[in-house]
Amino acid sequence: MNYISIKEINSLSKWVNQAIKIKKNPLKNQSLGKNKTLGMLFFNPSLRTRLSTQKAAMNLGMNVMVMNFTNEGWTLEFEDGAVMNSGASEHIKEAAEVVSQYCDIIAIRAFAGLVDKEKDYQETVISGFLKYATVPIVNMESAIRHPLQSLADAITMEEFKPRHKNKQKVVLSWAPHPKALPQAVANSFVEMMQMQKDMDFVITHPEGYELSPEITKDCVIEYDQDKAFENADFVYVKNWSNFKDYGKVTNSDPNWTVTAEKMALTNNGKFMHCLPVRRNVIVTDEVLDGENSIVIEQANNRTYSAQLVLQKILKKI
Ligand SMILES: NCCC[C@H](NC(=O)CCC(=O)O)C(=O)O
Ligand SMILES: NC(=O)OP(=O)(O)O
Repeated sequence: MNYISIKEINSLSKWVNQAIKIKKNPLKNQSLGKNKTLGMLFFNPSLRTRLSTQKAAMNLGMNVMVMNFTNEGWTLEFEDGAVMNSGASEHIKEAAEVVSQYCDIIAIRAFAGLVDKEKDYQETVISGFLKYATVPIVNMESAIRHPLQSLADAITMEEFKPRHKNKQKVVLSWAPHPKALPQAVANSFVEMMQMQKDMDFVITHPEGYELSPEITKDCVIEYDQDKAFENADFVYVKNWSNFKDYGKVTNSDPNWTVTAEKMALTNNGKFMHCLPVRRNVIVTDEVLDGENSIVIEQANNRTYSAQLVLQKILKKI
C-alpha cells in the first residue's frame, strides 16, 4: 500500500473516525512499528510534516531516519536513458533501490518546480520512487498533492463542524502571496472535498486562477469572494500560483486578504490554513489570532493523519 493521493482512501468518514480514535489513545499501537524503519526524504523545507510524521512514527514504535536532499543529498536524475554529463550525480533507479534496502517505508517531500507544468503534473519525483523503490511510499507533499494535509483537514472539520446543521458550507479561498507557490495543497483539499457527503463546497479565486480542470471537475467556482464567504462554516485559505500561466504570480490584489470584515459574512465560520502563513498578506492578525482560527489544532491533527496512514501500511507489511 502506498499513500500518494487522498483517492487511496476507500471511505473518508471511516478514516476520519479511525484517526480521531488514534488521537484519543495515540500510544495504543506502540509495538506495531517495532524494528521497522521510516525513511523521510526532503527535497524542500518543512516544519509540520517533518515533525508530525516523525512523531506519528515514534508513537508506533518505529525507527526514523531523515535526510535532507536540499543541500545534503546527491542531485538526482529522473529521466530514463539520460546521459548524465551535467548536474545530476545519481539516477533515481539506484537511489530508490538503495534506500529501499535501509527502510521499510519511504516518505517523500518534493514540491513542484513551477517551471514545467507537464513535468510537475506527471509527478516526476514521486513517480520515480514509485517505479524503482521496493517498499511502500508516502507522499509528504509532492508536486501536485498533499494528502496527509487534506486528511488532517478532514479530521479537523469533523471535530469543529456545527452539529446542529446537517449540511456545512466549506469555502476554499485563494489569497495573495509574494512568492509563486504550488497548487498541491489546494488540489488535495479539492479532492478531499469531493469525497465529502453532506457538505456544500465553493472555490473562490480571481478570474484566471482556475486550478487544473481535471482536479476541480464540476466544483462550483464563485469569483466574488464576499459572495462565496456568505454563510460559510469553514473558510480554507491558501495561495497558489497560476495554473494556466503556469507558476506565475499574475495577481497580488490585497482585496483578497482574509479580514475580520470578510469573516463576518460567514456563519461564525472557522478559519483554516495549512501553515506556514504570511501574516497580514494571506490573513490579518485579527483573524489568525481570533477565536475562530483553528490552524493550531489543524496542525496538531497532522500527527494523527500520518499515524493512521503509517498504521495501515505497517499492518500490510
Ligand atoms: N506544506 C504547506 C505549504 C508548503 C508550501 N508553502 C510555501 O512554500 C510557503 C513559503 C513562504 O511563504 O515563503 C506550499 O504552498 O505548497
Ligand atoms: N502544512 C505543512 O505541510 O507544513 P510544513 O510545510 O511546515 O511541513
